[in-house]
Amino acid sequence: MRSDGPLSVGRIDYANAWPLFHYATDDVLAPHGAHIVSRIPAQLNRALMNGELAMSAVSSFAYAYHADQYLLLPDLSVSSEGTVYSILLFSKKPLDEVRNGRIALTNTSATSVNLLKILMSCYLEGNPSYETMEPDLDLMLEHADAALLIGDTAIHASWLDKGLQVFDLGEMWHRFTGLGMTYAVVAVRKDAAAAHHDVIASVHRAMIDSKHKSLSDLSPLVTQACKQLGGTPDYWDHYFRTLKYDFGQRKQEGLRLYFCYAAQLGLLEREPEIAFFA
Ligand SMILES: C=C(O[C@@H]1C=C(C(=O)O)C=C[C@H]1O)C(=O)O
Repeated sequence: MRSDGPLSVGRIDYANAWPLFHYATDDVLAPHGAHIVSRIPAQLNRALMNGELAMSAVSSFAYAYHADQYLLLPDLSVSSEGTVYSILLFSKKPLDEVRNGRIALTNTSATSVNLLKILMSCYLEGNPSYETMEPDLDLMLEHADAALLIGDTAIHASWLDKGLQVFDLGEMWHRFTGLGMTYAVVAVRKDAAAAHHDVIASVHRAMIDSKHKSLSDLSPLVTQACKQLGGTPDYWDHYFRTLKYDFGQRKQEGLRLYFCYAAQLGLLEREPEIAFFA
């Protein structure tokens, strides 16, 4: 990890994480000694691991994989209690056939690809084959019966009429477990937490403020989403209201169960502790 210069903070470059960062910008963070690096989840997961970033919004699965080296920032997540609208399996066939068919997985995700594997094995009792690919729906469906997309790419694909069946993984997980699902958390490297405690505490406060301010008036985010990503104000208003950004007991319960299934299937070596930055 670099010890000179401002601390690098990873920001998920998808609308689902906007409320956590909309008001935690470079202008706000610079006086505290931090700056923002925007990337897609798989890239942030790697950059936090190799120390290029001191802290980052990352896939909750990536936290679990390296939990011995990370701490979580309290009260921050990207979660849903059911439908999520942006983690979608697009299928040419009914689920009953896909569960033993071929599935293409986006290479941008860590949580959702493993969530799909859990749902396919434990909920649908299937055993499909998987291939990881660039998130290009047409190309994916040339190779497979169904394709998993996440984030803005999934949203854009959901607006097209390609005659596909669309399955929402947040909704499937909720049907299976009765619980919510946490897709992203904000993790800090333990070495950074020890060396830069005050900077990290300031970034945490800025992100909590951003979350509250964003959720108390969604209109600036909705306007920006329409401009940048297309769609209607109603769509985005509903999207941001559906996602949950806290990380209370119920969210932790859902995530623990996800980790438990991931360990059972050998996707994780062991179930990690959920440990917080204080
Ligand atoms: C809600 C979403 O969750 C995202 C899913 C992730 C993953 O699958 O690894 C990582 C970060 C989250 O922001 C989404 O993709 O729309």
